[in-house]
Amino acid sequence: MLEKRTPIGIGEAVSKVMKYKQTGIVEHVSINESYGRYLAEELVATNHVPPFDKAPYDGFAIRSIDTKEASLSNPVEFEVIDHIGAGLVSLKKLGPFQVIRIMTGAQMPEGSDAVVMLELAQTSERDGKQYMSIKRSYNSGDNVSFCGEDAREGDVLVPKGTFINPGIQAMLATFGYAQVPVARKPVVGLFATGTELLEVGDPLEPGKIRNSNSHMIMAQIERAGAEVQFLGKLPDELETCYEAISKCIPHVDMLLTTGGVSVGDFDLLPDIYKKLDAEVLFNKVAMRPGSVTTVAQVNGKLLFGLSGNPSACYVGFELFTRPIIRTMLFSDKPHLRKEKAILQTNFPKANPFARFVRSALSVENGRLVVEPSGMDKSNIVMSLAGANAFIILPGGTRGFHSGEEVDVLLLEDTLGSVWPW
Ligand SMILES: Nc1nc2c(c(=O)[nH]1)N[C@H]1C(S)=C(S)[C@@H](COP(=O)(O)OP(=O)(O)OC[C@H]3O[C@@H](n4cnc5c(N)ncnc54)[C@H](O)[C@@H]3O)O[C@H]1N2
Ligand code: MOO
Ligand SMILES: [Mg+2]
Repeated sequence: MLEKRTPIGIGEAVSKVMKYKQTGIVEHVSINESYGRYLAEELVATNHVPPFDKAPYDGFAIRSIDTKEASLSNPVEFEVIDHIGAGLVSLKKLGPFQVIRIMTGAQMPEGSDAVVMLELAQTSERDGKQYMSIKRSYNSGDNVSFCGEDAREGDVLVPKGTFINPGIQAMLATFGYAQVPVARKPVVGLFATGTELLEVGDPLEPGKIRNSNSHMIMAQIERAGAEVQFLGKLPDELETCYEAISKCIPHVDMLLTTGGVSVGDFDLLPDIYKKLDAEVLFNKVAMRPGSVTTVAQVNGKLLFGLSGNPSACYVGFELFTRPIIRTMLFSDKPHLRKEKAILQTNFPKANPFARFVRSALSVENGRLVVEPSGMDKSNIVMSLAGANAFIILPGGTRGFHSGEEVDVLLLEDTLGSVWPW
């Protein structure tokens, strides 16, 4: 008799998976390799930035007190006693009516407290000495970049779990992180199952299709921040699949399979989970696509049985696997980021199950708008290319109309959301 599967809600399914989440492992990589990784520790300022008061302009470092009487009708003259560029420190201390010619980025000399831009100073030379004069007064601190104005030593600047973007690269360098503590990339093993599968380079044959899911999920795994270990494609044969899968489990942080999870005669994953003595957390979720998504665990290690249908496989990964990966990357918001957007199409049919519609999200006149990126069926490949979001149409709703606000999940975001959404 065919086994009867009872669908569980998405919230319950996510919670069951997240019970087996693991925190990440710290590893250190060279800053040259850290772009695109996730910080495993908070980023702390190891010094003030700037580390000294400095000139933000090419000009003259002055004592503002000497400029009080300067005006258009009363230019005040100063002696130029030194000349420094960025990287050099003047050994001289300013006395009354003395200035130092200073370039952008150089440390403010002792006794100076303001900078006059080159354009506002008249320069001259007499008896081998340099002079400059100005026709306005300055306040203490005028045109100075102050020590610590950008960051103070000890400030916690970026939380752990943050995606390292170009700006964070600049911070890491500023604070001397030659080696960066990043989250070790979880290793995700991947098998594609299906006797119908051809290699990408193979010509089509009757009844066969090219294995597109592997390449899709490999990219999803990398986008989520993990490392793929592609273990190959397997024919729908119990012993072959069991042998291959059981052998690989110890060597990966989690194992993904695509295909073979429904109730068909050649859907072998249910038997393989039994043979592995794995606990099936669920094998039916009240959602479309991806209702057959199955997750099992063996000795605490998660086995994601994603559907073979491409759109179902894609959605199952993003909802259930991604948060496990992001948790291992130290994120405290590991789930897809949820936002609101204005629907640009009609969904007249009622939704008995929650639907995750592969969609194109864009900004129009300052508002987020969203529309499906193609056909909304589980077996569809083409709608995935234009998808940067899912529209969520909750189960039990009667239909949605253009102009209504809907929830969307962002696929290309690095911030994420907490659970529940
Ligand atoms: N009697 C029932 N039949 C089906 C049910 C059901 O509840 N009762 N569920 C349907 C739903 S919903 C889905 S989704 C699919 C899920 O099937 P499986 O996850 O078991 O996947 P397969 O049967 O192996 O393949 C389904 C489909 O996808 C193609 N496929 C598989 N692997 C790949 C790949 N690597 N790249 C591209 N395409 C792939 C495969 O050729 C099939 O066409 O079951 C329904 N049936
Ligand atoms: O799992 Mo199926 O994708 O619900 O169509
Ligand atoms: Mg099947």
